[in-house]
Amino acid sequence: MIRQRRNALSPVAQQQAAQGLALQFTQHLALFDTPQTDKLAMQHVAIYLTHEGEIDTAPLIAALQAAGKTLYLPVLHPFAPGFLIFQRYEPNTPMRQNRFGIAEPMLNCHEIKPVAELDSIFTPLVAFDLQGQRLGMGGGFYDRTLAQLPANHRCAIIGLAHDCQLVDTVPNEPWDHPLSAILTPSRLYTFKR
Ligand SMILES: Nc1nc2c(c(=O)[nH]1)N(C=O)[C@@H](CNc1ccc(C(=O)N[C@@H](CCC(=O)O)C(=O)O)cc1)CN2
Ligand SMILES: Nc1ncnc2c1ncn2[C@@H]1O[C@H](COP(=O)(O)OP(=O)(O)OP(=O)(O)O)[C@@H](O)[C@H]1O
Repeated sequence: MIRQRRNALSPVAQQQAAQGLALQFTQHLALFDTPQTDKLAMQHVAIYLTHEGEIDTAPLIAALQAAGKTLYLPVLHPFAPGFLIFQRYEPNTPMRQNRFGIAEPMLNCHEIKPVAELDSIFTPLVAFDLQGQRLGMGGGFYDRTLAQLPANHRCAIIGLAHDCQLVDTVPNEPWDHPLSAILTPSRLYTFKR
């Protein structure tokens, strides 16, 4: 239902949402950038390329690049099914399509970033609630990959969504990884962890 709602957004609404998302990020840049006062401080940042009706991350990626962040994209793990690898993403990175039709960097072991060394990970999601729980596409890719973080990790997990993806409660499973924050075109929700 939420995927249909998301797909029903007009191209203009999609474009405005994407610009709004980047603007929200820029407005909260000080929060994202101040290591002493917060847990969202970031230099090494995993982002993702948009699939289906997901909010378009292109303007946010431009804002992250303008802010001097080092970016990584998820690559479907070639040997460990259900896991993601994060690999450096630059304007000239050679890309290929994965089996879902999403562009990903061509695997290059010199460009891989261990998940525990990332400062923040922006995650896609289908639905979110105000407890900071996310529902994904059902592959468990992010949950499995985030489960590799050590218990005392300082990595901020930030969901990205259209405002229309907010629901009362997301069904909660024991393996679900709670989010540090959720950024939408209208606001930043933060959660105490
Ligand atoms: N943009 C984006 N990238 C991402 C994710 C995501 O949700 N969004 N993922 C987050 O985990 C991983 C890929 N996981 C995905 C899981 C399912 C489908 C999908 O379209 N499933 C179809 C069924 C296709 C099939 O089974 O062959 C569907 O549900 O309609 C796409 C990506 C890594 N990269
Ligand atoms: N840490 C984990 N270890 C092993 N299996 C896991 C783990 N996390 C999730 N799974 C498996 O992945 C499956 C899908 O999980 P779930 O429906 O929560 O995915 P999702 O969060 O919607 O997807 P995604 O993270 O890819 O966006 C579940 O059936 C679960 O068994």
